[in-house]
This record gives sequence, structure tokens and C-alpha cells, in this order.
Amino acid sequence: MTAPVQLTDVRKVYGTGPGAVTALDGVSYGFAEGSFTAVMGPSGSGKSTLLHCAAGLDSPSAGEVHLAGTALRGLGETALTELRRQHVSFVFQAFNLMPALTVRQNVVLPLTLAGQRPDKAWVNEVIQRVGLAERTGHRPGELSGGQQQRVAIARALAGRAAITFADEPTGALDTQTAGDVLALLRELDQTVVMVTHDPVAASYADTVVFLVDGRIVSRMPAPTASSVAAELAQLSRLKVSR
Ligand SMILES: Nc1ncnc2c1ncn2[C@@H]1O[C@H](COP(=O)(O)OP(=O)(O)OP(=O)(O)O)[C@@H](O)[C@H]1O
Repeated sequence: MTAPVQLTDVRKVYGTGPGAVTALDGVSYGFAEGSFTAVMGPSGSGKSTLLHCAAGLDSPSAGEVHLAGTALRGLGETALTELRRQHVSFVFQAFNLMPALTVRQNVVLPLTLAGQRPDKAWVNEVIQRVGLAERTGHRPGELSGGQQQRVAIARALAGRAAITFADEPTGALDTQTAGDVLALLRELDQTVVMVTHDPVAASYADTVVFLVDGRIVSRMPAPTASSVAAELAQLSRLKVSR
């Protein structure tokens, strides 16, 4: 069976000619069902590009991506949108919250747009778990950056999508809240793919994959913050010495 997120020999080249940048250079990886994977690597190693290609937000220059068992190549924008709506949720660096809506309305918006009825008990639990129970009637403009990020996380989890893509989901959070959010991500049955620079955040994942220059160079099961930090230090030395 194909993994819920499967990349096969994916290449992504930005631009053409002498200025072209190879952001992904033949990445093959299957993110197993229910797994929580952190993607790490030095700045510019291709992490965000990998996430965008895997999520069908960007198309590879070569290779194939399967998302929820469907090959993305050749899918029209409407079919792609529908596929994402059914199976995927996102937590991105820009929170993309609707300023006129309250916290609760923002959290359930993707469900409402998809014509689904939110599971009220689960929505309440998610809002509580990200520490926003006292803020459900506030609008994004009345929240701190970290609180806005938590709304985006609650929104991603509210629909129990099979696959969640997260780009630095805990970047703006204090240690305690970040720990709560990561513990929640780890508990879920969803397949979670998370880009992070933080070894502590990565240690909540089942597996860390390390990218250097657009290639997966290593894979670490059962990561700890110190084993991840040590691997990153080694990889940046490798990069500098090239
Ligand atoms: N739209 C684009 N046009 C041209 N080059 C791009 C574009 N997006 C990314 N790149 C280049 O592709 C490479 C990989 O970028 P990417 O953002 O995927 O790296 P990253 O590992 O996520 O970096 P960071 O940790 O700094 O966010 C970099 O060299 C970057 O400059």
C-alpha cells in the first residue's frame, strides 16, 4: 500500500540557466500512516520546498508525489483542492486567520467551507488543549502572535484530517505551550509532517529526516533533543567543509 504521503525521486529546480537553484535533488520517502515525522536540515536545504511539494501546493520539476493514494501529477486545480480539503490540514508560518472572525469561527472555518458539521466536543477539546478556552470569542487582532499560532494549530486539528503538514508550528510559542501542542500532535492518529529547526520540537516526533542540499542524508527513529542537535551539528560541519 502506498504511504499517505509518498515522494518518489522528487526534484525541484527554481529558475533556469546559470541561476537555477536545485532545492530538491531526488527525494524518495514514504511518510507512514499515523507517523509523526520532523523534517530538519540547515537553512536552504529544501525543507519548506519538500513540504510544499508533498502537500501539492507546489509541483515538482520531476518525480512523483502521491497524497492519500492519489498521484498529484496531472491533477487539475479543482481536483487538487478537493483532495486537500478531504484529507489534509496545514499549519503554516503565516497563520492566515480571518481577522473578522472569532477564534472559534476561525477554528471551524475549513469544516464549514467543506460543508461538514464540526464535532463540537472535539473542537472544544482542541481549543482547550492549545490553551485558548478563555479566548474563543476574541478576534485575531486581539491575540498575541503565539495565541494566533495556537488558533492556526487548533484549526488544523479540528477536522481530524488524515494528514497534517506543519511548518515551524511552535516557532512563536513559549516552551510550555509548545510542549502541550507537540504532545497533542504526537497523540493524534494523523500522519503529521513537521518542518522545524528546534531539536526539542523534533524530539516529539517518531522519526526525524535530515535534509542537506535537497537530499535526505539521514533518518533518525526515536529522536531525543540531544541526538538531534548532535546530528544537526555534524551535518552543518559537513556542509561547511564541502
Ligand atoms: N520561489 C523560489 N525561487 C527561487 N529559489 C527558491 C524559491 N524558494 C526557495 N528557493 C531556494 O531553494 C532552496 C531551498 O529553499 P527552502 O525554503 O525549501 O529551504 P529551507 O530548508 O526551508 O530553508 P529555511 O530553513 O531557511 O527556511 C534555497 O536555496 C532557496 O533559496
